[in-house]
This record gives sequence, C-alpha cells and structure tokens, in this order.
Amino acid sequence: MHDAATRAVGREWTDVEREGAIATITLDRPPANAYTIACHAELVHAIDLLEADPRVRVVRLRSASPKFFSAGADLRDYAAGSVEARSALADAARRTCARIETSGLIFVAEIAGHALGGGLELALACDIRIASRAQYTLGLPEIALGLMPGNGGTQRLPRIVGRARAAELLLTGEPFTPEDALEWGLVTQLHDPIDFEERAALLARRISVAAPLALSATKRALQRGVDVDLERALEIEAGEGAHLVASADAAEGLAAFLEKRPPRFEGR
Ligand SMILES: CCCCCCCCCCCCC[C@H](O)CC(=O)SCCNC(=O)CCNC(=O)[C@H](O)C(C)(C)COP(=O)(O)OP(=O)(O)OC[C@H]1O[C@@H](n2cnc3c(N)ncnc32)[C@H](O)[C@@H]1OP(=O)(O)O
Repeated sequence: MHDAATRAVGREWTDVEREGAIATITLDRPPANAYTIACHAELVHAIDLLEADPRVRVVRLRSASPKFFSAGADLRDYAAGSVEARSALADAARRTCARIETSGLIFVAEIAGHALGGGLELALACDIRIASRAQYTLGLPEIALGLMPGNGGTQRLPRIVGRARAAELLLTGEPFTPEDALEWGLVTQLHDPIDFEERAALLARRISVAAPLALSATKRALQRGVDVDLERALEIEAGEGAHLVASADAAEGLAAFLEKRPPRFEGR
C-alpha cells in the first residue's frame, strides 16, 4: 500500500522525500552542488529526521543537477574563508560522512554527474554507489589545489579500490570515468542514462523490503569487520547476528517463507 510521499525542502541544498521505506535526498545547490558548512548541517539534520522515522530503511542520495553529483567544497567560499573556517568545513564534512556510515539506514549514492573532492568523499561514505554512463568525471583533485582530501578520501578510497590504485588517484589528483569506477569496484552498477533512474529505484526497492534490524546489523558487521583479522571479524559477525535470531522479524521472515507469503517486517 502506498502511503503518501512526504517532502521537505531545505534552505541550503537538501530536498528530502519519503515514500514508504525509501527516502530520497536530492542535492540541489546550483550550479555544482558545491557545499558549505551550512549545507552539511542541513544534510545531517535531514539524516537525523529520516533516522527518527521508523518507516525508513534505505536512503537514495542523488543530485538535481544533470551535470554535477557534487563538486565538493565550495571553492569560492573556501578561498574567501579563514583557516579556521576551512578547518571547520573539513570537520563538518567529516561529521556528515561519519553520520552516514554510523546510521542504521542504508545509503545508496546515485552518481550521474561530476563527483569530485568532497563530493566523491560523500559518495564513498555511502554503503553502495551506482553510476550513470555519461560524460562526467570522478576524482579527488585536492592535491592540485595544494590540499589533500579531508573527508575520508585517503582512507575510504584504498579500502574500496585497493591501496595501489588509490595511491595513484590521490597522488595525481587525476579524474577518472564512470567506466573506470565500475572496473575498480568504486560503483557496483553502471547504466545508460535512459535506464538509470529506473535501475536506481529498483535497487532501493530491493533493499527496502528487507528487515530493518537485519539491514543495520549487516551494515555494522561489514564496517566493523573490514579492518580486523578474520578471527575477530567472525566474532563481530556472530555478535551482530546473535540478537537478530530472537527478533520478531526473524520469526516473521521464517513464518512468511513457510506460509509462502511476503514477510511483513516491523523492525523489532
Ligand atoms: C579539526 C579540523 C582539522 C582540519 C584538517 C583538514 C585537513 C585537510 C583540509 C582540506 C579539506 C578538503 C576538503 C575537501 O576534500 C576539499 C574539496 O572538495 S576541494 C574541491 C574539489 N573539487 C574540484 O576541484 C572541482 C572543481 N570544478 C571543476 O574542476 C570543474 O567545475 C569541472 C568539474 C571540471 C567542470 O568544468 P566545466 O564543465 O568547465 O564547468 P565549470 O568549471 O564552469 O563549473 C560550472 C559552474 O560550477 C562552478 N563550480 C564548479 N566546481 C565548483 C566548486 N568546487 N566550488 C564552487 N563552484 C564550483 C563553476 O565555478 C561554474 O560556476 P559559474 O562560473 O557558472 O558561476
């Protein structure tokens, strides 16, 4: 049953819609979705609101711009700011990325335009990244600006594409294509523009029908286990799974299978 979509439009760049278990955050700060501290405060607030809504399970992070996912920090704002303001911006962006990673919600970055600097770092903090096959670039060009990625790029990129590939991308700052991103595993799906919206919506739906407790426990196990030895990682998996076994959703999932009907998960 479709409940009515609810919508909230922020002052800086977030347009948030929710329909059922699927929320969509659309970044809309022309011309490049370049962000400021206020943008990040608004984005974290939007995530807080979605996390407080028990119906939401998956968040689609997309852009209103056909050309930019996000160009990263607003360089006009950045250049005009003090060193303290610049550090505060890096800190605000880092907090947003941490908020996405520690959320129990599943975030899918839907990249269909330039994703550069902090804009790509925002996507790297998401759980899944998919892309449209079009003429745009991804990259971490900070080195060319006398900077370095400050929102997790030097740490998340090697964990996704491998240390050697990340080293070349970080130390040259060179942009790469959506095809490269698919080859390197930075995105898991690459679709023609005409199919992208439909395939992105399908992925969100596939995730949204799962039990919320199982989604968040699996996300935590994935994240907590990636940097430890296998023995400890398996303990983490067992610990995250232990409380699911006794959950009402696990009972519902098993009952639905045996009764040959769709499960109705309630997040408990
Ligand atoms: C406790 C705290 C401790 C602190 C420690 C801190 C340690 C590290 C500190 C550093 C933190 C860094 C954080 C972050 O990683 C930094 C960044 O994100 S840097 C920005 C990286 N992004 C870029 O370099 C992209 C810049 N853009 C481009 O290269 C080009 O736009 C393009 C993508 C190649 C496309 O080119 P074109 O097709 O020619 O289009 P235009 O260039 O004309 O762009 C159109 C329009 O958009 C404006 N624009 C584009 N990018 C930005 C931007 N990043 N900021 C602001 N505006 C942007 C562009 O100016 C045009 O505007 P118009 O002229 O039309 O008004």
